[in-house]
Amino acid sequence: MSHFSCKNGALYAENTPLTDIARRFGTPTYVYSKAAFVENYSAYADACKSNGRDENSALVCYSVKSNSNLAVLNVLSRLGSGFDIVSGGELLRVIAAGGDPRKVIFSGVGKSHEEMRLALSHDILCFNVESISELHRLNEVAGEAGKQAPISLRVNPNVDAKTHPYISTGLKENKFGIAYDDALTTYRLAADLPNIRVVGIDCHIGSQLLDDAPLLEALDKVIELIDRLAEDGIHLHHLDIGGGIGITYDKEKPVPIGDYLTRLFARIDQWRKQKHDGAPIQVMFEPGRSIAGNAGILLTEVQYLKHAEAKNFAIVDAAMNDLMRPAMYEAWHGVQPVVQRAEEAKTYDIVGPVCESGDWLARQRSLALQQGDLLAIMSAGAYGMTMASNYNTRGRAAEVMVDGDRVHVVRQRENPADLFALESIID
Ligand SMILES: Cc1ncc(COP(=O)(O)O)c(C=O)c1O
Ligand SMILES: N[C@@H](CCCC[NH3+])C(=O)O
Repeated sequence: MSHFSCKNGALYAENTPLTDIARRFGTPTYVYSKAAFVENYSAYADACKSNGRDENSALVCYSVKSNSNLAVLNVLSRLGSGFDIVSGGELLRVIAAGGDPRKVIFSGVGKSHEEMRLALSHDILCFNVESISELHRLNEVAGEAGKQAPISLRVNPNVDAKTHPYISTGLKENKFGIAYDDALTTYRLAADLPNIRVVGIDCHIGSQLLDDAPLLEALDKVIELIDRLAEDGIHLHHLDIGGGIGITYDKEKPVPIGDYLTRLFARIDQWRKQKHDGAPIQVMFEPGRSIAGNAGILLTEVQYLKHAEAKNFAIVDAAMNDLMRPAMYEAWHGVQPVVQRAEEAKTYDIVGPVCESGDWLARQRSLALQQGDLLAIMSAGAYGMTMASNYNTRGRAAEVMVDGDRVHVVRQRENPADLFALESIID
């Protein structure tokens, strides 16, 4: 169910009209629905439960990079979520939001000494190691800290995720993970390192996947590796299949989470029965977009209408620095007027004030508009605010979270002075 819906010609976030939010907090503003976050997380948690899993046998580790606002992390941590992080900064966010570091897994190809030390000091659940050099560094850092670092290797199963090439991560040519064919030798190396404890295996093949077939194909390859490792006496405690399930931006029909998880658990149960006397293995997920994407919109106001020779432009007060996805991937986001107009529609490109031709949010949309109208850029809850920048010395947008008819500011709008506060002039 969408928590952003039209009632009597006006768009609401849960029970709150977006016009009220714009009036109280200004624009551009990211607006999140708490109920949507709860519902989307619960789709995973409920499917784990209905497939006979508890927290010890399945753990949802929300991918913090998709939307890392503290209020979001707090809502999810209160539901029992773990977290997939890619930086020390994200770990500190999880902790500041009340999340449990012992449910944190640390992915990413470039972990620094300092980030490793920080994560070890908080006893995180697992490091997803992406290269042999990282393994050696982690062994060294853990030794200095007097600890053993729990690790998975992120293997690259060379499966085509059939998604946008920029957000595909599981192919040979991608920088992520350890090549499938090198995984066995790398595991043997890891198992021999004194300050490393091999606990699992991880893969993540890409994002915005509509079909679960590539994920199940990756699972089969991971299972094959786990069996080979067991023959070598390396027994894994968990299997992390990554994130990647897509959402509806336009007319896409992603696989329902419950269907995907049911197929995945059935495959795992069958395998464990056949090859491991039914001994359980913990399963982890790293979903981002499927939890956050449709839980947020970007609210913006039309500054000017410009009827140029070739096109009509609606120049709005949000820009590529607020929502980078269209400029970066030519991504499509729905655009809805906050209050419907009866007048005849025209075709517009929705563009921002930034000095780049790539500064557009939507193209060729049929809308009836007037200067001062409010628009909602839909499906902007994931990879929206987290990818925002200060280009053109634009302060980043405010973020609010709606909970029924209550609205909470969960991040204040940045002032220009905030932007240069860390800068200084030389003599
Ligand atoms: C390692 C890793 N895990 C999880 C995710 C989250 O993916 P998604 O938002 O598609 O669920 C990503 C981003 O693609 C990722 O790189
Ligand atoms: N940032 C991307 C997805 C990449 C996910 C991170 N590996 C997006 O907006 O779609």
